[in-house]
This record gives sequence, structure tokens and C-alpha cells, in this order.
Amino acid sequence: MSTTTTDGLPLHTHKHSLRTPINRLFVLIYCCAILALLYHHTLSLLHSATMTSFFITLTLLISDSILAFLNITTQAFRMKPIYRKEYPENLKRILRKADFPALDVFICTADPYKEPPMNVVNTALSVMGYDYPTEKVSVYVSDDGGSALTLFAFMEAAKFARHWLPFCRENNIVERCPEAFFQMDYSRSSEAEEIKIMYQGMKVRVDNVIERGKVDSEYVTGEWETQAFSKWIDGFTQRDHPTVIQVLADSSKDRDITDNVMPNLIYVSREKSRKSEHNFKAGALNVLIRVSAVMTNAPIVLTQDCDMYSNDPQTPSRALCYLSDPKLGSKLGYVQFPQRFRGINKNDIYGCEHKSLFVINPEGMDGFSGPSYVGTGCFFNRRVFFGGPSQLLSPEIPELAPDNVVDKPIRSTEVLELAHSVAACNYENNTDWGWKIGVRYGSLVEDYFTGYRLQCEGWKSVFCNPARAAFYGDAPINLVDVLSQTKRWTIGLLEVAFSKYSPITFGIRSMGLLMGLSYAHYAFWPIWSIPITVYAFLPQLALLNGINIFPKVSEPWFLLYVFLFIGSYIQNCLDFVVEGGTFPKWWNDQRMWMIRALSSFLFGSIEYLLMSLGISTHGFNVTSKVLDEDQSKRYDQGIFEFGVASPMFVPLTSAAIVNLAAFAWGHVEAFKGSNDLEGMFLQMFIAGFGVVNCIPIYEAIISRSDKGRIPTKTIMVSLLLAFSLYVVAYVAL
Ligand SMILES: O=c1ccn([C@@H]2O[C@H](COP(=O)(O)OP(=O)(O)O[C@H]3O[C@H](CO)[C@@H](O)[C@H](O)[C@H]3O)[C@@H](O)[C@H]2O)c(=O)[nH]1
Ligand SMILES: [Mn+2]
Repeated sequence: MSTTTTDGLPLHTHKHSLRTPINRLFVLIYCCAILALLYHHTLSLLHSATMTSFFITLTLLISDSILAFLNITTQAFRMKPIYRKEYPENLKRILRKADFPALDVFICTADPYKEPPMNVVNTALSVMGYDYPTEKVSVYVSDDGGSALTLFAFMEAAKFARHWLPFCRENNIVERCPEAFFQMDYSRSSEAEEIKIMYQGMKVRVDNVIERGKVDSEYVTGEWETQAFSKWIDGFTQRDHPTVIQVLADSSKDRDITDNVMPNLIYVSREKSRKSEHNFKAGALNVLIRVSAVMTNAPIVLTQDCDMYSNDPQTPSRALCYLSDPKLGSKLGYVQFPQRFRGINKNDIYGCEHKSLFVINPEGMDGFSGPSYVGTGCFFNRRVFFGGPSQLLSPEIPELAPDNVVDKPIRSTEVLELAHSVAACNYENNTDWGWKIGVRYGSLVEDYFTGYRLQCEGWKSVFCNPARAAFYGDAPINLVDVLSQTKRWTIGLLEVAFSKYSPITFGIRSMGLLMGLSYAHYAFWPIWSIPITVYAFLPQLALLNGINIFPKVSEPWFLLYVFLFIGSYIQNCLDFVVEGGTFPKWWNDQRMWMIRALSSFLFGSIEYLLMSLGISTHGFNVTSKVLDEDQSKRYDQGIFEFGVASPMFVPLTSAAIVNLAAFAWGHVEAFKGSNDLEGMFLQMFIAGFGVVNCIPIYEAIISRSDKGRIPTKTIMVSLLLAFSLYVVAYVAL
């Protein structure tokens, strides 16, 4: 299917997956197998002879029901995946340059020490350099760190951009992120060398300022700069400070060195006060929606995390292939590009590529109403933030309405005053912002929740996954950071799962079964921790106590287990490899699922519970994007990085110990000539599977002396926990 331009050339096409019919058939068979297993458990439950076997069977029944539910939600992604392709070269045939819609880009940053300003600057420069009518591009940087250091970095960036942008344009450079450009094998003309010196000079100045923790007067040259920094007086802290808005480049006035216009570049640090909620990134985005409405009000909005630089200047044109297509119509809410990462090691030991989350599942959802929003790399139709496609919700002041036309220069007092007032920390009191308008509050995964709510309102979305990555970002490179990130997601997802907007009720009602299930798949991710914890400990502890809990090899039920396990693993692996993944990457990815279940999901669920009971509060713990040299080295060698004594490592290490003990014990029994090998087989297999998966953990306990090994304290606590579990099992079984 395609949409055609006037002369018959398409803007975009899509095709279906050839595997879809097989997948559908497989789902049917697999569901029958699941039902059979649950039937088997129910029978055993009814016929259990002892209390012990009753409880074991009940535990297995619960775990397997959860696995069954999660499996069914993933099948939704396999029912109708589609693959799109767009033809930006045909865009020019239907759109004159003057008709390209304006584009407002939002870049969020929150902490100059975890998110180095030079990286944020690189992200900004990469989008300022888009192949797009320059005067239509405005880049807004939201600084939740409220940091003069970040502002300084952007003042430098505005100056550097005057050289960088024409350099890219005139030399047709595709790599418009300077850091990425200078790292590659670029052609070393004298012009390029000059620019490089300039870039490095900027880097040195910015890094100096960061190191000193303040902007020294030697760096503040002009009068307006002095004035800009004068806001940082005593008492100005990250949590308490007035709004700072600085127009660093103005397309109506500022020119680059070749006398071409510059895109707008605006620094925004919204007002903060300890007394009012700021709603983390969702709050920051809502401020940007309002500030940009007052200043430029572009009909298209791109949201970016600070580490996600643009890797392809054609990206907005690609998005436009969909957004400007009348056939997709006025219901198209957003175009989502996948998150891709640079610097991931060869076999992606922490599964940070998240292939299913960022590629496979979005393709699956694209066959229905479209992918979820993943927080970055997403082009919105500004109108989506103001009610469903057929129900425009007017904001409290007309200047914020999506169809308002801005006719005043962005540096005018009037515009700036209004911009300051809509960035105030109590502006949202008694308004619909965050509830019915804008990015939605109520979940730490504001991206997932907002996309979900928009789709419930009837908005459609499109997944755009061109061969050349549109964006590249940073992935965490040590285990604690990886697990803390998913722990934050866990809390956010559970907030949605158990709200009145739960995808299994509200979602299915609003969007239909398959879309509802797709969203439920994420909302209920964290309950993975229940079956995984059970399977990481129960069969092993039973084995150690000589109790068989699974069918014997000679029983027909055994084959059912084999089918369920192999079927799901092969299907998962196939999806992964067909999408261009390698087998080792897939192996690490499945291992990380188990690791996350025993750490992030478990601890995240506990924190969520404490929070719901009002015992604790939570925050948005920003993922560090700073690279430690030692850690980077080990990461590049594919070595797991534990290092800190995080409680999240304890269940993991205990599971490693218990699995090894059970596996060893099983072998001892086998050598002793136990006559029950058939009955032990499945338990031995599970323990063995656990052991193979835990190899990096054993290495980190025993054979390493570097800083990334598991701290002795963690090992001791884990040993104690493993032993206690054994004792409890011994007494109970
Ligand atoms: O109070 C805050 C906290 C965070 N951020 C920004 O949010 C972005 C994402 O934060 P990061 O620490 O990188 O989180 P990740 O887990 O890597 O991000 C994923 O998950 C988040 C939700 O938890 C989404 O917002 C992101 O878009 C998505 O990429 C960054 O640019 C931050 O600067 C803010 O602007 N204000
Ligand atoms: Mn991130």
C-alpha cells in the first residue's frame, strides 16, 4: 500500500511480515499448550496428597499463569507487524520549501554532572544542522539542573554554530554532531582543521567551567552575558530558583558567518520551588510546550533526550512524509523513531539495545494504531497535546492554542514576559496541564503513559525506522546504572498498571484488545519478577531436598514442558535474529531479562508498594552519561561491572549460589547411582540453565580482583540469604 504524490511517486509505503500467518498459527498451538499446562497444575492441585505438594503446585500454578499472561501480551506484537519505508526525496514534489511546517525541537537536560553539557551541546548542534529550512527550526533546551554551566555551554554553542552550520551545509556533511564528526575519518581540509580547533577550544572552555563549578568572569565577555548570569545569585539552587529564559540565537536577526539565517536557539530553565511539584521530565516538557507556543508555536514538535544526537539530517523530512500526508489524515498524532545507541559493546552484555522494546514491538503495534512513545526521537503534531482528534481542548490562554499565530519577534519584551509567566512553577495550578493537556503526569515513565493516553484518545502513530539510524544515544555501561534505570521504569509502569487507566481495563476498552494487550505487556513487565524468582529458587531448593516437582522424562506432560520452553525461546530468538541481532546478543538479552527480574523488577515493585502505602516517595534518578575510564575498558572487554554493594545484587548472587549448589548436588546424586534421575531431570536442567546464565556472576565472585567485582559484603549477605533459604526449605519440605 502506498500514498502517492501528484506525479505518482509515493511518500511512504509499507509491507507486511511474511511470518505473520505462521506466527498466528503458532499462537494458537502455544495457547492450547498453555491451557494444558494450567489444567495439569489444577489437577495436581486437587489431588495433592500433602500440604507441601499443595503449596508447591499452587506456587507453580501462579507463576505459570503469570508467564502465560505475559506470553499472550507479547503475541499481540506478532499478529500484524508492518515495515515502513519513506521517500523524503519525493517530498519536494508536493511541498514547496516555503510550505514546510515550522519545527520546534525540545531537548531536556537535568544535571550538568551526570549529563555533560558538551554532550547536550552536541545534541543541539546536530538538530540545528537539519536539512530543513533553517528559519523554521527552533531548538529549545530545558535545563532542569538550573545550571549556569549549561547556559555557558550553550552560549559557546551558539557562537560555534555560526561556523559549524555553514561548514556542514557547504561540504554536504552528513554527520552533523561535531563530536561524532571529528571522531570519524573526515577529510582533513584546512577548513575542517580550523573548525576542529574552534570546537576543541569550546570544549576546553566548557570543561574548565565544569571543573571549577562556576563561570569565571574571564569567560563572560559581553554585557548581555553578564546580565544573563546575574540571575545566579546566592540562594539560587537546583530546587529553588526563578525562571531563566535566554534567546541565544534568533532566526530573524542572527546570521552565520556566510550570512545565512541561524535557527532559533533558546535556553529555558523553568522556575523551581521546593513548595511545588515539578513532575520531572513531564513537567519540563509541558513548560517547553508553553514557552515554545508563545515564541514560535511550530505545528511540529520533536522531543529529544539530551544524549540523543541526530545522526541523519534528513530525519525531519522523513517524519514529514507521514505528517504531511493527507491520507493518514488529521488523526496522526506522532511519528516515533527507534532509540539506538552508540558505544554498546560487541555482544551487548547488558541487553541495552532493547531490541524488542525499541524495534520489534513498535513494528508490531504499527500494524494497529501505532507504536508507543519512547520519550525521544518523536515528532508530534502539536495538536495532540490539546485533546483527542475530534475534541479540541482550549488551553487557559489563547496564546497557547496550537493554532495561534505568533507575529512578534522572540526577543520582544511582550513575548519574553509571557514566556516567563508560563514557565512559572505554579502556572499549572488549577489548569488541565498534565491531566488532560500536554504530557501526562502520574507516572515516572511519562513517555509510555503519555503515548498511551494519546492513543486512548484516538490518536494514531507511525513507526519510522530508516536504515541509517536517525538518532544515537548513550546506554549505561555498568550494571547498577542499568538496573537502576529499569527500576525507575518499573515504578512508573506499575503506576500505570494499577491506576484507573490500566491497559487491561481502560486500554482495552478504548483501543481494542490487541492494542490494549500491547500496552499491558509493558505495564505488567515488573510481574516477571514473580515467576523468575520462583524458577530461580524453588526447583533448586526442592532438588537439594530430594523432592521432585516436575513430570518424569517418560511422562507425556514432560513433552509439554519441553514444547513450552523451546517454543517460546526459539520464537523469541527468531524475532531477534530476523531484526538483525546476533545470537550472542540475543543470549545476553535473555539473560538480562532474568537479571532484571531478580533485581530491578523486584526492588522496583517493593518501592512502588512502599510508595502506594505512603511510606516512601520516589524521584526521577537521572541515568549517568559520564564514562569512567576503567569501567569503559572493562565494558569494552565484555566484563560485567558490579563494583558497588547494591542491595539489588543480593537476590541475584544468592540465586547464582543456590543454582550452582543444586546443580552440583544433582550430579553427586547421579554419580551415587540415584534411581530417580528421570524425576530429577527437569530440575537439573533448570539449575544447569541457571548456572550457565550466572557464569559472569561466578567470575565476579571468584576470579576477579578489579574494581568491578562483586564486593565482599554483597557476597557474604548473599551466602547468608542462600543458606537461610536452604534451611527454610529443609524445614518446610
Ligand atoms: O527531572 C528531570 C529528569 C529527567 N529529565 C530528562 O529526561 C531525559 C531522560 O532521562 P534519562 O536519565 O536518560 O532516563 P532514561 O531511562 O535513559 O530515559 C528513558 O526513560 C525515560 C522515562 O523514565 C524517558 O523520559 C526517556 O525519554 C527515555 O529515553 C534526560 O534527557 C533528562 O535530562 C528532565 O528533563 N527532568
Ligand atoms: Mn537516557
